Amino acid sequence: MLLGVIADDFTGASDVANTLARGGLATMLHLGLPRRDADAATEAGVVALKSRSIPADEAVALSLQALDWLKAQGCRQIVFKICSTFDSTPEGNVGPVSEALAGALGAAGVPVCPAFPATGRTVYQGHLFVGDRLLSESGMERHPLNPMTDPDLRRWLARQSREPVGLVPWRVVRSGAAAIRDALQAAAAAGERQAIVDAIVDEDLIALGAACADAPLLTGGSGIAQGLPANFIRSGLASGSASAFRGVAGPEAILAGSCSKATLEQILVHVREHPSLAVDVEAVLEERLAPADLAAFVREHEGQAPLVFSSAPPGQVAALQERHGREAVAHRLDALFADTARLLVEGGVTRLVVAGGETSGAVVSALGLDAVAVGPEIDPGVPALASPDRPLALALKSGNFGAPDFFAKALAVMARDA
Ligand SMILES: Nc1ncnc2c1ncn2[C@@H]1O[C@H](COP(=O)(O)OP(=O)(O)OP(=O)(O)O)[C@@H](O)[C@H]1O
Ligand SMILES: O=C(O)[C@@H](O)C(=O)CO
Repeated sequence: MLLGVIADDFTGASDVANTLARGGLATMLHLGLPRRDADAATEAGVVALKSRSIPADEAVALSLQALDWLKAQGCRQIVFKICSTFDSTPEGNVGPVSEALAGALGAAGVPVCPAFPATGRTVYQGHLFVGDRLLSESGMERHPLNPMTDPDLRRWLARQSREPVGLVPWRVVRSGAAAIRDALQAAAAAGERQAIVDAIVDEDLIALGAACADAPLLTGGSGIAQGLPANFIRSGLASGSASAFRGVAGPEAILAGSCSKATLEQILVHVREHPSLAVDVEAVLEERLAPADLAAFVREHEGQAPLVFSSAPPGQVAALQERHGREAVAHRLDALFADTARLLVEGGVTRLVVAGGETSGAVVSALGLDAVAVGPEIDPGVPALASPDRPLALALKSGNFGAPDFFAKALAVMARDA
């Protein structure tokens, strides 16, 4: 294994795995801390953790365990994958984990950049934009777990970090790889353990990747990995051939627990032409609706791309949370989807689309999968995934990713060349 990634959530892990596979590395996505060595053919390994919104010391401990495993697999370079909207609180976890990894690897002047231009996330003068809005006016300032109230990433990261944080401005980035490398070295010499790097377009990220061919650590969104595969292919270390993904045909299901804007629109589009079940959340909480009911609905509509969703608009979600408690509702719904997915796969479903990071984490953990191979991209940031051991394909969609027709498209891409 050449390149190792530690990702702070499951859909984010799938996002960066997509970037590396598209770049030509044979990529495996490890779902949780791996229990055994990677396959010898793997060139890039992504370890998916659920460390974004847990206490910082726990996130550090988990990430250092993932680092040990990746180093034992022979990785020469590590990426710490965070969210493209920099989801974190003043306590962390981006700064604490990034600094701990840098300490363990002896890295300084570590580039930190969440930019992902294909999904509208850009960084200029150290400030993060989502489309044409500053992060703090994008809706992220109301995020339930990680409200992003400050778009100045240098300031936000410095609050979470022990050591000074620098900035490599776009003026330098647009001058190319050599200028970026010099700026990161200067940051390291000035005692800056981490430096925010501006990036507005893909070319900026590719130049950053070229500048970081020998860097032990990079921290960022999936965009930061865009230029890295080429370094390994150019030097002859990686073959540039694709991963072991094989498409899968067969019974299918779509499970959506994400209440994000993009998911709500995808549901609206899908329900027009496909059988769909809107989960009555009150009925779930009162145990009048169970996983077996959801699985039965899917079975009745096999072959017609059935969708089961709990997703609801913000007002409805807030009312439910007020009545029953945020944690209680989320916990019950995550468990509902996890148990439903297990029943579906036991009952023969071989293509499963899941919308939402928490929901995906719950589903994948319930399925007991160790690792999946990364296949073709469905939409920016979301690849088709397939188990190497059994006929099972997955798509794990981050809440805000994907075009309006994502669900039907995902099922088609998963079956490609099956
Ligand atoms: N109708 C609902 N009311 C309240 N909570 C809900 C409802 N439907 C789903 N949830 C919960 O909301 C959470 C949605 O989080 P999830 O991470 O799955 O989606 P997301 O936030 O859109 O995605 P991402 O984290 O990838 O951006 C889950 O824990 C889910 O159980
Ligand atoms: O970077 C992103 O926005 C996603 O990969 C993600 O992390 C979603 O949780």
